[in-house]
Amino acid sequence: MGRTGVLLLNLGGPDKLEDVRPFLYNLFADPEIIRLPSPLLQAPLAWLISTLRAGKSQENYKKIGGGSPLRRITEEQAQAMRDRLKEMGHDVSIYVGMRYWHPFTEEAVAEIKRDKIDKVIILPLYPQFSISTSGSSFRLLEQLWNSDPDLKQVEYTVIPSWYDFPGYLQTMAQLIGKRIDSTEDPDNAHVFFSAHGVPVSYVEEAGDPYRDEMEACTSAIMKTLNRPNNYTLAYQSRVGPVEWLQPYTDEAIEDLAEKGVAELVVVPVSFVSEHIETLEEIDMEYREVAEEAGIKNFARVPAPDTDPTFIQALSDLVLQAMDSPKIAFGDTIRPAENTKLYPQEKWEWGMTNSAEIWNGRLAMVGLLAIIYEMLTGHGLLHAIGLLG
Ligand SMILES: C=CC1=C(C)c2cc3[nH]c(cc4nc(cc5[nH]c(cc1n2)c(C)c5CCC(=O)O)C(CCC(=O)O)=C4C)c(C)c3C=C
Ligand SMILES: [Fe+2]
Repeated sequence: MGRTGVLLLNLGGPDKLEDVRPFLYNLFADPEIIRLPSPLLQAPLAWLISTLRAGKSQENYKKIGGGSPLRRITEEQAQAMRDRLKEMGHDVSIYVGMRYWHPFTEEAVAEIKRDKIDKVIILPLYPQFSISTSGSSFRLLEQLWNSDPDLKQVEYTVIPSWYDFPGYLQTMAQLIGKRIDSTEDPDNAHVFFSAHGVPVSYVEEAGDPYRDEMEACTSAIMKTLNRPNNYTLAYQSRVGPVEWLQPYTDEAIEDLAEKGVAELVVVPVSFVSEHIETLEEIDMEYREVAEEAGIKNFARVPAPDTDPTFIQALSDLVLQAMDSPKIAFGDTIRPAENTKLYPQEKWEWGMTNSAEIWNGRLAMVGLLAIIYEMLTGHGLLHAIGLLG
């Protein structure tokens, strides 16, 4: 019998403060994260945004201990699944592939080849599908599979999303139930789901099912919880000037406080591990918003991490996929817009990277051109309709 492997996908996070800028560069260089009319603009813009954002982002990582815990927790989840699957009679190898930092997806795929795995179950650690998360990783994997004759021999199947999987709903209901029981007035505590947002255009123009899956997911969690509590779904972590999914978390907290809600049970719903957006954004920034708005109790529900019910759910998902018809990368949702994924040069500290120098120069030339045109009202960008 051939060897089976499981590839867990996640976003990745900087392990230490020096990693923050190259991590941000890799993230913003992804056309599934920032959608631009031309691939030529992507690298200079990624350089510019990562350079401008790195300082503030580093401050936030400093507050949670100087780096992201995402790699450690994802590796613990992989180990726990390996053990659980073994107890259930399945000896499978588990690999972790991150999109924007170590261990990169490319490194995980190289290990899969080295270990001569015959079949891979690809499981994104995002319960809900978004073009910007699971979709981006699937596109990268598709590119790797299509360009490597050895990989073409490796069978695979994809689990596109699992927001309605009973074991996951059970996990979330248990974690929320425990937190509700710790409040002063359990029946009147308001369950507040805070999901990572995406730009509205992803959902309304590119066909991203993220909002639909998120709404169905929170409603199914509340059904599984089977308690009388009211609930709200809001979106956090907005980046840049475009409109993102609403309501925004900070505004929704203030609205509830105005309506007299005293206790919030806050659920980070798009994440299955603790990371900067739970530990800093929710626990520090939104807690402060809530306190200033008059909320008496801000009770945060922990992310599932290695909760045994959750590890059982992930293991069951893998077993179910092993016995189900293949789902190929091309069967998953594609953006309506015709964006192409082109090779991205990963940037790391200590690397002699001529791309960095060139992207910096291009970004500077671009900025100067924009400033010149805004001052004079003339130039190339006006001529091609990008300004004016
Ligand atoms: C479901 C989860 C996520 C979605 C959807 C998502 C979309 C998305 N994110 C950005 C920009 C940033 N994301 C950052 C970090 C980050 N994001 C997620 C999850 C989702 N992102 C995770 C798990 C992490 C890693 C956190 C860690 O612990 O390191 C960051 C960096 C942090 C910061 O500087 O704020 C940025 C930037 C966009 C633009 C986007 C959709 C288009
Ligand atoms: Fe993000």
